[in-house]
Amino acid sequence: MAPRVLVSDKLSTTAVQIFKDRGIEVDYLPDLGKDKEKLLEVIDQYDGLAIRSATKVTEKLINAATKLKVVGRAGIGVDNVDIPAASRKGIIVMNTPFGNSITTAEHAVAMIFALARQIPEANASTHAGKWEKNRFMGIEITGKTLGVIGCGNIGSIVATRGVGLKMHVIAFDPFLSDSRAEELGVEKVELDELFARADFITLHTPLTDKTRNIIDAAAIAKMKTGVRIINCARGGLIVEADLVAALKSGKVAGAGIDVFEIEPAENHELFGMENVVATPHLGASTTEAQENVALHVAEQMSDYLIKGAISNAINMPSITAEEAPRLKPFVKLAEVLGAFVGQVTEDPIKEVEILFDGSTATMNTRALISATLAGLIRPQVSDVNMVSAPIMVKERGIIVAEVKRDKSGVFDGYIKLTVKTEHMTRSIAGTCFSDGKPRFIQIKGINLDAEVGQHMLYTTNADAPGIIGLLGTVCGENGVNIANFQLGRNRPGGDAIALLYLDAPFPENVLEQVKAHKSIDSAKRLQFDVNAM
Ligand SMILES: NC(=O)C1=CN([C@@H]2O[C@H](COP(=O)(O)OP(=O)(O)OC[C@H]3O[C@@H](n4cnc5c(N)ncnc54)[C@H](O)[C@@H]3O)[C@@H](O)[C@H]2O)C=CC1
Ligand SMILES: O=C(O)C(=O)COP(=O)(O)O
Repeated sequence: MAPRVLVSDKLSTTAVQIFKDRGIEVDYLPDLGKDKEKLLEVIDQYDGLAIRSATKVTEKLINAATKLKVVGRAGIGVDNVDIPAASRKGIIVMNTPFGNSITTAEHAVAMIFALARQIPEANASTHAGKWEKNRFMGIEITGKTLGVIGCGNIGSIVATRGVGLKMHVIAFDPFLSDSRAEELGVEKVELDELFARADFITLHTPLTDKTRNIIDAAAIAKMKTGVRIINCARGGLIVEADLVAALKSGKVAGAGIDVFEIEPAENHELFGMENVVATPHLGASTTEAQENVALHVAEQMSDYLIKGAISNAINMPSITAEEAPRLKPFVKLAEVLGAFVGQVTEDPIKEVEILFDGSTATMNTRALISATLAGLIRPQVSDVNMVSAPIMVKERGIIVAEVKRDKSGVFDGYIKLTVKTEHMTRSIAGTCFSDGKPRFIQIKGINLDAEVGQHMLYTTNADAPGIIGLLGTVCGENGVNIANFQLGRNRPGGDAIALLYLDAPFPENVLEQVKAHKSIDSAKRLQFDVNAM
């Protein structure tokens, strides 16, 4: 059945056309995002949800979205999506990180001019038939200091535009490298220094717990009297009441505000203040940007729903359409290794190490780690996938380490999973042959070459005569055909293992009989999801 996508915010119809061209059923209901109750009623019908900032993807909505696989944000900020809730449900959240950045940067620059020359006020006054030439005295931008908080995609475009306007640009961003600052022509400073020196301050960080209220009364107190503040990033970065007070006192000479703590903003305290230029979250609203984000989001969502390719996901490593087919068998291998250990380990897992040897070390190991973790914890939490597994593992306090190394053995590459619990360490290694099927090549340090089947029996035992006879007889007596029988041992007469690939589940009621045998240490029925292999 064709995947079904809901577009619940206003998006260019380019997106609708792309979905249709890709064979995806699409409902374009641009006002639905604002109607929480109605959205909640219909969301269970959709595999994909394409949104802008009006639709709030809350935990409640996510829990009602039983089929949902992907949320696509046609834009940048994803603070309207409950990402942890989406991740827990295995839903990918993707955005379009570049489509509207120039446009938004231009809006911030427009705010600089609007504030410097009071263009909106002067415009209203002139339209009203007043000729208030003496009322509007502006300031020159050339030579002023522009303070950019958050120098990522948008901030850095604003910074270079500022340089072009002959401003002195200073920037605060904990992730801005010296070389990048130099390349942009900006001076990297600490936040307090930026507050103290800037004539214009423009915000370009995402809204996070760290950035919320980054401009409050205390921050404003550190600024120059007569500073102008621009926020085209997110409401919530500025404590609005503190800004209002500072505008009233004259400490802040002007504010250009595109985004508000609560949107849509109505009857706001900032409204009507003559030194405030306000726009209704228009930062991304140009024809060009809206075409870009619509095209990007529809292509990304279609690629995921149809080909399993992942790009610009917030909660999942990217997998390109080209690498998806090559990666797929190794994703399965990683899941199967995880599933083996997950099924045989009863103690709580404390640490996980995933070793990528040879060719596997050059692959998308983040995706492979996610797959391993999904397999590992699926015996405990059935509803888990590559998106939700890392977050669930983290919530359980399990430490995950990745090791990569050059080819070290006969295989082109393999993956080895080692898991530690309070009492023991367990490891398994596997690879994929040219048939694309996963193989176990080492368990407990013992080499073997075992195909993976849906139903398996795994025993650890003493290397003593009679094991093949015992397991063969029990299977035969219970009508279970053995497709493949693998044995391995560390040394003659030492520790041994047996791994049986069966055509039907090993009967539970005879498991005790197997365990009772004097040479058997443990016996475990295993199941693997081979349908996807
Ligand atoms: N008004 C509008 O319509 C639009 C608003 N936006 C907003 O702009 C924000 C920024 O977008 P991009 O530049 O594309 O994101 P980005 O991720 O490229 O850049 C954000 C920068 O903020 C920095 N940052 C993070 N925490 C910081 C902190 N505590 N102090 C200083 N810097 C910090 C990061 O290091 C990063 O360089 C988005 O998150 C979104 O909320 C984006 C598009 C349109
Ligand atoms: O891309 C962003 O982060 C924006 O804020 C743009 O919001 P919008 O899509 O115009 O509702």
